[in-house]
Amino acid sequence: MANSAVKSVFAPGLFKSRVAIVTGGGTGIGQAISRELAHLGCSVVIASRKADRLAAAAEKLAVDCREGARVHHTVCNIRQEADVQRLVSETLDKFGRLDFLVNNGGGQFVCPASDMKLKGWNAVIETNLTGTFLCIREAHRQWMKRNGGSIVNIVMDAYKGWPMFAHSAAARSAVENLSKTLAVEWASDRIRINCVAPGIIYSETAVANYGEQGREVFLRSKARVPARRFGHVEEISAAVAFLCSPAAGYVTGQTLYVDGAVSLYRTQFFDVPEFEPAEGWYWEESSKAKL
Ligand SMILES: CCCCCCCCC/C=C/C(=O)SCCNC(=O)CCNC(=O)[C@H](O)C(C)(C)COP(=O)(O)OP(=O)(O)OC[C@H]1O[C@@H](n2cnc3c(N)ncnc32)[C@H](O)[C@@H]1OP(=O)(O)O
Ligand SMILES: NC(=O)C1=CN([C@@H]2O[C@H](COP(=O)(O)OP(=O)(O)OC[C@H]3O[C@@H](n4cnc5c(N)ncnc54)[C@H](OP(=O)(O)O)[C@@H]3O)[C@@H](O)[C@H]2O)C=CC1
Repeated sequence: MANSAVKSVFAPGLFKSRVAIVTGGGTGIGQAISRELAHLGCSVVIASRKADRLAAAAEKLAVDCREGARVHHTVCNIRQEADVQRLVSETLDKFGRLDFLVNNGGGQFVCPASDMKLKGWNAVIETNLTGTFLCIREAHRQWMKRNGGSIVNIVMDAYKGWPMFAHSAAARSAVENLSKTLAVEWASDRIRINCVAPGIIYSETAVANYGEQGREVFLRSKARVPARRFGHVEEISAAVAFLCSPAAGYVTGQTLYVDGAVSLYRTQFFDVPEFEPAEGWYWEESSKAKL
């Protein structure tokens, strides 16, 4: 068996005998999260729409498993309620428990808001918001209500909005708000729920999602990141591992930005075009801005 390349800063066996679902666990950020959890002893169920990618990732993940961890992969479109119900029941049948739910599956396309078709808007809202809700609800109904657990939602840097990503920014902000609500509503069920907001994280699949412009857009955006580099998928998985760990036992309802400070800097990718500004409101000519 080949050696695992996973290096974690967390203690070996930290998640021994634990079980996680990671949606979108076959690619990019989700794959790194799955690998680090497995490396720390957690059995992992990876779930998304494309069976071939899942199978390849599961094979790779098997190499990363430590401390008795096992991997299972299953096709699930998180937009489909029945798929999500089956994902959770299959996890329980297979591994007998569910400690962590990582809602990582999601995405969007670049589009000015006024050009967006309803179908495209709905696709992104149903994936990022409704799909996340369905996974959370099923995890709660089928296991966490009685047994507690930790939920981590991967969102995005929507702090200042995100021009050209109106659908996704709205959905991710809604997920953050949902997380705050459930942190309180389900505190007595011993469930913690937090979000991780990645900045611009490099992965082959993330770049490929934006087609021919993907590479160029990623490269152009680097100058707008105070850290002057892209994030690595491992920097997101470490944040997720922390939030799942007992060390985060008092952290709930929060969003951890892992973004090289981009959320505090300039709005990514978008410059306001030149235009004739509005007159504005003033009482008399003398107070009108002269500069
Ligand atoms: C400037 C900022 C740079 C920013 C670039 C840099 C970004 C850095 C930060 C990175 C953030 C990331 O999240 S990177 C991770 C990216 N990964 C992903 O997004 C993977 C998952 N994404 C997807 O599966 C898709 O994008 C998603 C739309 C969500 C679901 O697609 P589906 O095919 O399943 O959806 P369907 O139900 O078939 O509906 C598709 C409809 O969506 C609309 N649609 C889909 N693609 C479209 C497109 N390119 N332009 C217009 N409209 C589109 C059309 O109306 C489609 O219908 P028709 O009209 O009938 O065709
Ligand atoms: N990379 C970045 O810079 C950033 C990423 N994010 C978010 O992080 C998450 C991971 O992205 P990243 O790894 O970069 O990109 P990827 O494109 O590699 O990951 C997206 C994953 O989501 C899965 N997915 C998409 N739609 C569904 C669905 N309906 N049901 C189940 N699974 C689905 C995909 O699998 P499949 O196609 O098989 O369904 C894929 O594995 C996404 O939510 C993304 O939007 C947020 C901010 C920045």
